[in-house]
Amino acid sequence: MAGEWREKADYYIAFPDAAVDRIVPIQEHEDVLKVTVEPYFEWVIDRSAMIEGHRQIDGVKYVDALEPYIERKLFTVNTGHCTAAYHGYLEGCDTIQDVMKDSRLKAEVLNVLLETGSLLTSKYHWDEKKHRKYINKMLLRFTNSRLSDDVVRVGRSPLRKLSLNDRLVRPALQAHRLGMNIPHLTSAIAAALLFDYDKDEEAVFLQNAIRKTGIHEVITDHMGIPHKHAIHQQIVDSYAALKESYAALK
Ligand SMILES: NC(=O)C1=CN([C@@H]2O[C@H](COP(=O)(O)OP(=O)(O)OC[C@H]3O[C@@H](n4cnc5c(N)ncnc54)[C@H](O)[C@@H]3O)[C@@H](O)[C@H]2O)C=CC1
Ligand SMILES: O=P(O)(O)OC[C@H]1O[C@](O)(CO)[C@@H](O)[C@@H]1O
Repeated sequence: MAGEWREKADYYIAFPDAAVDRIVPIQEHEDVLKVTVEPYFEWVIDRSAMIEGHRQIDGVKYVDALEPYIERKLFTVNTGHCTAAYHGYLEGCDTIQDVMKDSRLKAEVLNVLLETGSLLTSKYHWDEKKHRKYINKMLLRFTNSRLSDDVVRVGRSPLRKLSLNDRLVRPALQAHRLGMNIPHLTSAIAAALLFDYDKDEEAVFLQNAIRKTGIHEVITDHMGIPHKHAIHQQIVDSYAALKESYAALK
């Protein structure tokens, strides 16, 4: 961009980081512009990167520190949602709403969120009761029977979801570093490693990698958790247990 345009762009345009939270399932309507969404939404923007004197957008929360909002959302909404998807997939559920109707699976999701909740409340010194209310609200969103959300959509791209900085491994490593036990998070990671949906390119790649190089290599190379790290073996054990218990269903 040259000259006058560049100056205008510098004056009028900014690219602040933001956290966006609203569940949008795959849908087909006659009117292609129609989108059905849940009533809940959260849009948080890093104020420091906004242009001075900017117009406030209704419904946006402007904050000085975005990281706690990002981690609250990523470790609760995203971690919980994909836990429901991966365990639900193994159990043969089609939708997240079906998963949440199964009391054992719902408890698994809650237990994961209690683990990430302990991490978040201890890391950011948040009020535990208030965070528990947030967890309950997120569980209600997954249960919303007016939306139908496929487990294979929510579980899509397992390699990305299993990467070091994403919703599963990042809270697991942080919680472990703080000395917390995380059996449900490691079980969710193991369930993700068993996601073998053949229409998802990353799931196909992941399953091929496990077949070719073995589970240890995948955890080391794709997830960045070295062999000697304590949670590496926990994931392997959980993977073996889940694989065995679901073998009969395959
Ligand atoms: N669906 C949801 O509930 C939420 C989604 N998001 C984020 O919003 C983004 C979009 O999500 P969805 O609409 O659910 O995904 P989607 O898979 O339904 O739509 C993505 C669209 O992007 C197109 N696309 C992919 N790569 C492209 C490329 N290189 N150039 C141009 N177009 C490309 C695809 O063809 C597809 O039409 C993702 O980053 C997702 O993480 C965030 C919050 C909620
Ligand atoms: O699955 P992706 O591609 O990470 O997209 C963001 C995800 O965040 C959610 O809003 C909550 O988990 C999902 O609806 C959506 O799938």
